[in-house]
Amino acid sequence: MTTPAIEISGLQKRFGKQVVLDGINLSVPTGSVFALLGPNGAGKTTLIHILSTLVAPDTGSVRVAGYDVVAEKDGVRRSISLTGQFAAVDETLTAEENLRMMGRLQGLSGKAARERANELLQYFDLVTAAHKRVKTYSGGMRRRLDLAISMVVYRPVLFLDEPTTGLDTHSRRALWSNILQLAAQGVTIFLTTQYLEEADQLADTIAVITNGRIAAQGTAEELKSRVGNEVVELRNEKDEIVREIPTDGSIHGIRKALENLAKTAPAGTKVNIRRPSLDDVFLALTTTKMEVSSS
Ligand SMILES: Nc1ncnc2c1ncn2[C@@H]1O[C@H](COP(=O)(O)OP(=O)(O)OP(=O)(O)O)[C@@H](O)[C@H]1O
Repeated sequence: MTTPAIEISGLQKRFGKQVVLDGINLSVPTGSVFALLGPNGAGKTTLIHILSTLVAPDTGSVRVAGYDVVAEKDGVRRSISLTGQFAAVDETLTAEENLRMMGRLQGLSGKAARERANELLQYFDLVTAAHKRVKTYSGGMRRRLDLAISMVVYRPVLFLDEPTTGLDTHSRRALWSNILQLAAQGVTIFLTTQYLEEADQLADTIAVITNGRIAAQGTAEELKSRVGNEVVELRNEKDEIVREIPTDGSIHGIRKALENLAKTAPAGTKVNIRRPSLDDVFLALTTTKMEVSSS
């Protein structure tokens, strides 16, 4: 069996009196895409910072690419790339110059850095803008460049902290396709996101973190099945969703939900029956709006 790319056991982290990570256990197989979802302040960035050796854990064992994040920091750093919410590029340079500079900083010869820059410009669809200053780029182009910079030297594990925050749908999808291509090449990808569709589209495994604990973990389908089957959705006269009731998907279950509602719902209430989404999972785990079945 190959060693998991990321292995976390019993991880705890406090800032002062605040417990930010409270007994995290996770294992991410090599070459897979793992998405960490959670509300603001849940501890996602702190976890990425621990995995990338920027912050030390208090207790527990954390290994990345087989290296311990405390005792073998250099091994971890040689194995990872970290792309943050804010692109770490020099705006006054062009994309080609940024990539070449990063290659040189990481020890490539001038010729090798130039060749790698050209490969990445093609790969990330930045050839036509290669010689324009980055400050003239759109958000999507900057994110693609950020991702390209993180791949100048091959690293087996890539951390993406909210990689598509603020991007329009088109740019987001373009970046998803790049991320999936990197995964297909065997790169392990650990990403945090606020977009549930992003996790649904990209991730082999999703974990939901709340209050520093992993509240649920599994494939998108596994998580969806935990909130039941068909959801009965009630809309008011303004077509706003006023209630969502998970059911077991059977005729009996749905009829029972509808019978109960028929007695109490105001006139004009409309009903829609739909499959659960990842949003339902997220809401169920992070609020009390829907109940998660314990199975
Ligand atoms: N260096 C620090 N010192 C003190 N408290 C911190 C520090 N870093 C993070 N925190 C606190 O830890 C908690 C978790 O923060 P973290 O940034 O990890 O959450 P997050 O899930 O990434 O949230 P967001 O989605 O808002 O970025 C927050 O309450 C935050 O204020």
